[in-house]
Amino acid sequence: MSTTLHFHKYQGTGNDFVMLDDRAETFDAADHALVRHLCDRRRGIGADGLILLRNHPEYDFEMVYFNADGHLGSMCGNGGRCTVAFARQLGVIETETHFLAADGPHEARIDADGTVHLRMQDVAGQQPLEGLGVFLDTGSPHVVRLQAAGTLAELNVFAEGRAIRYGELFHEKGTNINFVEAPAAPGQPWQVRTYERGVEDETLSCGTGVTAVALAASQHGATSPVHLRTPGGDLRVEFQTQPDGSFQHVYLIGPATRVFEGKIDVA
Ligand SMILES: N[C@H](CCC[C@H](N)C(=O)O)C(=O)O
Repeated sequence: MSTTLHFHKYQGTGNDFVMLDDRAETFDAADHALVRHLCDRRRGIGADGLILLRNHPEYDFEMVYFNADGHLGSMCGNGGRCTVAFARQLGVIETETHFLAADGPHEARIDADGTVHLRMQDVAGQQPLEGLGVFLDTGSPHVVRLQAAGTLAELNVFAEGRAIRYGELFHEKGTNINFVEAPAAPGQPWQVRTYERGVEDETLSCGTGVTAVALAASQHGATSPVHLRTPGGDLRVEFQTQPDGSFQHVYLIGPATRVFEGKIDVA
């Protein structure tokens, strides 16, 4: 028997998501094949990930995030902003919220122009990775690798990212990898391209990734707020550095846009 699923499509700086209002909890979160199908750009709707908005007794809502490979992911920053915008569209929240995601509670607020300020979890310091860069966990695991000036545009992010993601350091759990170019002049943004685990490709933007880049950039003299440019658009990250090298009051700030809604037949 085939059924019809009502969905919304959102994107945040080009990182795109199928959003489902699952307050009635009718979606089977263990159905990896269905999630994969809905995210398939040829046979399904097409997205980097899928998000369920569910009720939660202690929060305004719960965000359940899956990568395009059909498996539950860790935190998704762009998806988090989109879920906040979706919650407002549904009338679940107004302009401020407290919600639950895979890595714990988050606060967020939406400006009049639609910009979403999403508070991320506090971040423990960064770990150096010999010859590779640094590692940070911003709700999802991220390698940050600094590139020489003028080399980012031509970099083969798919091949280089894949080699690190499946390399001996990370192959079991994998990681996301952010390739970064420092600003050429003061006032210009840090440029970032990201290979995403779970999508297993370069995406146009990664929110937890640019958060990791901003925090790592603070070791190279960047101060909050840090402006970042991804192939999909610009984001801003604010934070406070603690004396022990950890980071608190971390905010990911940027757009979250509803693109369309529709119905899809599923087996
Ligand atoms: N695109 C997401 C990151 C998803 C993390 C995911 N790729 C994983 O490692 O589970 C973001 O905007 O933060």
